[in-house]
Amino acid sequence: MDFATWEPIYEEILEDLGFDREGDEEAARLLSGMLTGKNTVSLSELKDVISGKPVLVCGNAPGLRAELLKTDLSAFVIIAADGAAAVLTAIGRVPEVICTDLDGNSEDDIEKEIFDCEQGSIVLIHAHGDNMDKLEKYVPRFRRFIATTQAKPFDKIFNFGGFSDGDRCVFVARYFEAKCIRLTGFDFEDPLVNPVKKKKLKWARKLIEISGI
Ligand SMILES: Nc1ncnc2c1ncn2[C@@H]1O[C@H](COP(=O)(O)OP(=O)(O)OP(=O)(O)O)[C@@H](O)[C@H]1O
Ligand SMILES: Nc1nc2c(c(=O)[nH]1)N=C(CO)CN2
Ligand SMILES: [Mg+2]
Repeated sequence: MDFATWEPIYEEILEDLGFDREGDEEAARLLSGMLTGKNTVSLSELKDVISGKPVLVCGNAPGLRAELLKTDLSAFVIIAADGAAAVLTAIGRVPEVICTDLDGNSEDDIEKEIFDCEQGSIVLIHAHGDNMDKLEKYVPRFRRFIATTQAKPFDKIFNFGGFSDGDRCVFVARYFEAKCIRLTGFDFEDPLVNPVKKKKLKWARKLIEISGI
């Protein structure tokens, strides 16, 4: 999705969730300042991984593990949303791509993402107004990654569309022309989530509908 199409949706999300755009922009500048040229992956490398392939996008709903165990994972390129990467790693599958804002369920989830990056996963690290501490702490430990923002993209800070980790995975799969996209580990009606997460899941559902999969 281009930024002109994304911007009004983004403004509506900020309003609904009470987040501010200046914080997102500051975080994007912080992440941009951490790019060295050596620690970035090119978009063509990411495209080679996704283009023309069947993609399985993994959200981190509680049922993810059970769903994965019933799926022939070898048939897919896997794009994992943040904490979903740890669930995949625990069953022995390193996801090809991870979208993360580095605020999954636990520090251990982030350690698994760093491990997956060492194993060759392409990690898309997302900057927003509420993860600057995580960016400062963990970004230096990722060998190679792609930097993203939900605000206006610039230089090597990209915006492929989407807001939370799960729906951004879907937008990445669409942007890089996956052959088809299947979702697993998404439960938009999960009663166990807190009110903010409930709103994020409402937006995730809406955004995934908009993405046209
Ligand atoms: N029931 C669910 N509980 C949690 N995540 C879900 C659920 N259903 C779908 N997802 C998707 O899985 C993604 C990864 O979830 P996870 O909780 O690991 O990351 P998160 O960083 O805490 O999520 P967020 O930052 O979006 O709150 C979410 O962004 C969401 O889109
Ligand atoms: N400012 C801000 N932006 C976000 C936040 C958040 O908590 N704050 N959480 C997200 C979920 O992945 C995505 N974007
Ligand atoms: Mg997250």
